[in-house]
Amino acid sequence: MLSVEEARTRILGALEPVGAETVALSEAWGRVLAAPVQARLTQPPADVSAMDGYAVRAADAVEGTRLTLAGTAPAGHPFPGSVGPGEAVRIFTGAVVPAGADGILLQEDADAAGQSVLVKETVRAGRWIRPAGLDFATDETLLPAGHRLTVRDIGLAAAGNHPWLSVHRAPRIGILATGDEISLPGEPVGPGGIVSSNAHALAALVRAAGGVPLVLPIARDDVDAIAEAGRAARGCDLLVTTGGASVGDHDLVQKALLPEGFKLDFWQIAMRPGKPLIWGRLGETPLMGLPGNPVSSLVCGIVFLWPAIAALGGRPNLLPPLRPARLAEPLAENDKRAEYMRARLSTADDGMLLAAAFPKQDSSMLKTMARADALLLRAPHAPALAAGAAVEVIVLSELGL
Ligand SMILES: Nc1nc2c(c(=O)[nH]1)N[C@H]1C(S)=C(S)[C@@H](COP(=O)(O)OP(=O)(O)OC[C@H]3O[C@@H](n4cnc5c(N)ncnc54)[C@H](O)[C@@H]3O)O[C@H]1N2
Ligand code: MOO
Repeated sequence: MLSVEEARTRILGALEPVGAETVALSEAWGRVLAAPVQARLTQPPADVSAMDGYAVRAADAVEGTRLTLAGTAPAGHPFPGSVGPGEAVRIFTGAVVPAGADGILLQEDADAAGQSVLVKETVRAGRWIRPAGLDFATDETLLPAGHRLTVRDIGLAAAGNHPWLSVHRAPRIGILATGDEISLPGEPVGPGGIVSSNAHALAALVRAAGGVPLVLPIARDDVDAIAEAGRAARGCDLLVTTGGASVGDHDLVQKALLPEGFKLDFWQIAMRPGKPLIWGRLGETPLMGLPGNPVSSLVCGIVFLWPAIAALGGRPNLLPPLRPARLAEPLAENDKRAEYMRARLSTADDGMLLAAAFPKQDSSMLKTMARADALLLRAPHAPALAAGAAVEVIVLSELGL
């Protein structure tokens, strides 16, 4: 069986970023840049005042001196003249510093009466002046391609004078839940039935990763129904199935899709939960077949689908980050499959993360998945560990999950 790392390398190696589109800045939050953002102007465009006060020649603005008011410079209305010896120009925050001035006398440090300004605090040259280009200069790269835009980046792109940005189209991820026993939340649940939680959880994960989920109607355990759904999903950038991935007589995903042109790359990996993972291509469309067990489908969603959506969306080789932690409780030795254990996190006195795995790790138990803060990684054949041992975790909130 393939290792998690090999499986992920093969998945990511098969994916190309989707194309670009132009969006208004107001729609760009959370999108991934398809081209770098370069400053279209210099900011600030000239030396400007950082305070309300008086633009002065520092050499003249010595405590106790009286200066003569020569004019006013509000923001957006530069003073046309220059500040001569013994003169001051009234200035406001953000206004261009007039020629001749090299310092700002704070309003609080001055007594103004008519045309006379008494200096109550000596001004230092350069004080309270923001030099031209302090923040950035024309043509400077403000944001690189492949970067997912944060709230802060939107402000920076706007300041760089960009009303539109070129971003990758959000990858369209088809989600197909299969199974005779599953029904939608709110529908009648048949005998021995179960509500389909997988499609909903995966759709939310797709959104968190920056994709657009296209949830297909549930396909029954029937080759024709699954084949039909497969045909309907051809326009997706990636098709995700859940259920029917294992070895049972009713696990039909591969069987149903083979006549539709499905080409398998690999099936089954050394991972728990998530052993029956399927990866291949349905015609042109990459296909990821996730196990039906709800926790297995979500854990595989985190380990494989999340980076796959990142790669499709223009962020190649982005993996869920691993953080160091210490075990809060001992752990038994692991078998031959890498394990991703649901765990609670707390913080030790020294600031280090402490991870405590839930005692029951059955892959049907969604409540522990919802209450987990992290997935605790165990390598294949990892030895038993005492409390305090070093481990690695995926912190779920870091992924927005
Ligand atoms: N003899 C073996 N049996 C199983 C093996 C194996 O290697 N040999 N693998 C086990 C593992 S590990 C997993 S994981 C499961 C995965 O099986 P499938 O992908 O074929 O999933 P199903 O059999 O269709 O369903 C499993 C389980 O999940 C429930 N389910 C299915 N879809 C949904 C959904 N949309 N929402 C919520 N729950 C869902 C389903 O009712 C079953 O309870 O196979 C093991 N068996
Ligand atoms: O891998 Mo299954 O996903 O152990 O439940």
